[in-house]
This record gives sequence, C-alpha cells and structure tokens, in this order.
Amino acid sequence: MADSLPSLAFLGAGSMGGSILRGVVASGIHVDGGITATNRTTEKAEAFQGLAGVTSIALSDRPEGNAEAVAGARIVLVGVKPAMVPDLLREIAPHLAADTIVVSVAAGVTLQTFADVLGADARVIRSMPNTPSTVRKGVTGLAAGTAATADDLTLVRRLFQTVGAVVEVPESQIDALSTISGSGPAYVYLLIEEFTKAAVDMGFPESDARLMVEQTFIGATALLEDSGEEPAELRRRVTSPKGTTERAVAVLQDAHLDRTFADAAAAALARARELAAGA
Ligand SMILES: NC(=O)C1=CN([C@@H]2O[C@H](COP(=O)(O)OP(=O)(O)OC[C@H]3O[C@@H](n4cnc5c(N)ncnc54)[C@H](OP(=O)(O)O)[C@@H]3O)[C@@H](O)[C@H]2O)C=CC1
Ligand SMILES: O=C(O)[C@@H]1CCC=N1
Repeated sequence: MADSLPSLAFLGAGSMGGSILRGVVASGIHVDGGITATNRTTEKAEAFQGLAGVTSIALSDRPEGNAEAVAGARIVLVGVKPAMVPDLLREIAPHLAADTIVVSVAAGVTLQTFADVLGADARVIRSMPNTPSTVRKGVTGLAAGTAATADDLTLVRRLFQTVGAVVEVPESQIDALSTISGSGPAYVYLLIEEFTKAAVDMGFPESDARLMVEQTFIGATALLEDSGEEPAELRRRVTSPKGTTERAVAVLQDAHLDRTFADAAAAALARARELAAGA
C-alpha cells in the first residue's frame, strides 16, 4: 500500500466522487499537494468543509474553480453525470498538463469520447467504483486508455486500493462490471428493504425489523469474509435437512432469482450502451 498519493482534483464530488474522497481522507494517506473538490452549489461544497487536506470549491462562488483545481492536480477525477462529461472536458482541456491523469467514473462514457475532446495523447483511465468506497470497502474496475502509461495505471490503482479492492478489465468489460459491482450496492439495499417489509408483516415494530434484517446482512457478510468459505457452504450450514430454512429457500429459488439477477444486469448493460450513444 502506498504511503502517499499525488495531488487530486475531484470535479463533481456527489454520491460517487464524494464517496471516494471521503474514503481517501478516512484512510489517512498523505496526499502531496492536497485534494481539491468542486461542485456547483454551496450546499454540496459545504459538505466537505473541514475535511483534513481538502479544499472545497462551489462553482457558484468561483466559476473558474474547475480550471484552478485541474491546474494543481496530478490526478483529475471526473465525477459529474455522464451527459455532463463532454462539456466539462471542453472546459478543463486547456488547463491539463501533458502528464495529468484524467480518471473517469462515468457510466457508459467511452475512452473514445475522452480522446475526441482531450486529444489522443490525453492520459485517461476509465474507472467504475461503488459507494462503499466511503467506508473503504469499495470495488473499482479500471480500464486504461492507450495513452496512459503503466506507471499511470499503477498510480490510479493505488488510489482506488486506498478505498477498497481493484479489478483491471478491458474497456469492453467495464460496463458489464458496472452492472455487478457499480450498481450492486443498490441491489443489496433493495433486498434489505424488501426483507424488512417481510419482518414488519410478521408483526415486528419497524425498529426491531430493521435491526434483525440489517444485522443479519452485516453478520452474514462478515462471516463470509472471515471464514473464507463458499456462500453455498455457509448457506448449507443454515439449512437443516427437513427444517424451516429449506422451505424458505425453495420459495426463493422458485421465484427464479438466478434469471432475475441476470435480467437486471442485462437491463443495466443496455442502459450503459444508451449512455455511450449519448442518450
Ligand atoms: N452513484 C453511484 O453509485 C455511482 C456513480 N457513478 C458515476 O458517477 C458519476 C456521478 O454520479 P453521482 O455521484 O451518482 O451523481 P451526483 O449528482 O450525486 O454527483 C454529481 C456531482 O457533480 C457536481 N457537478 C455538476 N456539474 C458540475 C461541474 N460542471 N463541475 C463540477 N461539479 C459539477 C454536482 O454538484 P451540484 O449538486 O452542486 O450541482 C454533484 O455533486 C456519474 O457519471 C455516474 O455514472 C459510477 C459508479 C457508481
Ligand atoms: O446508476 C448509475 O448509472 C451509476 C453507475 C453505476 C452505479 N450508479
């Protein structure tokens, strides 16, 4: 693990950019030259005031904030919504140094789009992180553009390893990875929400229902991590032959969870392709 990172600019520190930023700060790693974050509104900017080593800019107060942030940064993370990426790139292009590494977190926006605006020599890496990065339990996919060097990729890998696990993939697989780990936290929260409704329907007060369900998810995943066992084996240990769990699991399997998850991932992939086409 690196003991320092070079200067970072987060252009758009919302749900995702802000999660990475907070994870980096929580790691305690030294960032040479510090971190600059930009957002449009003062409300967003104020959320990062007081974070150690972070300069937070509201573009409503400082319209040149993106240019200023880029000028001092070795790594620039582009954290705005996919449709806003081309305009942001046009804004910062004149201020990028030749060796600045531009890291995209945007779903569906291709390396070619970055090259079209910044030029073929721009050192661009596509990432697909997820929000548990804020508690340093993230998963990030990385795909490097052709102008990025091996050292650039190593540096960006180190950045994302401070907030979780990293998987390198070819760009052709990054949207697929997004359907699993990028969107995945939302699938998990949906399961928790639905499971909690089932507990309330069993007659438990909401607070008890939440405690039972949330601690069950946290406990089950902690056991998965700690034991190193396969999920199927851990499930087997809960499922007594001819017991109660067996009946419940049969109902879940009859609901074709396998097909449902495959269909959900396919729908996310189709949307990533729409985003790539500018829709
Ligand atoms: N949310 C997630 O779990 C994931 C998101 N992503 C990707 O992250 C990107 C951002 O998504 P998300 O974080 O959810 O969206 P958010 O809307 O939460 O964050 C976007 C941020 O960008 C800021 N912003 C808008 N325009 C500018 C600008 N011109 N310059 C600087 N900042 C600007 C907004 O500030 P303000 O609100 O003040 O206007 C906002 O805080 C997307 O491209 C998405 O595909 C990738 C993986 C996971
Ligand atoms: O929903 C989205 O488009 C982004 C990408 C992955 C997670 N959130």
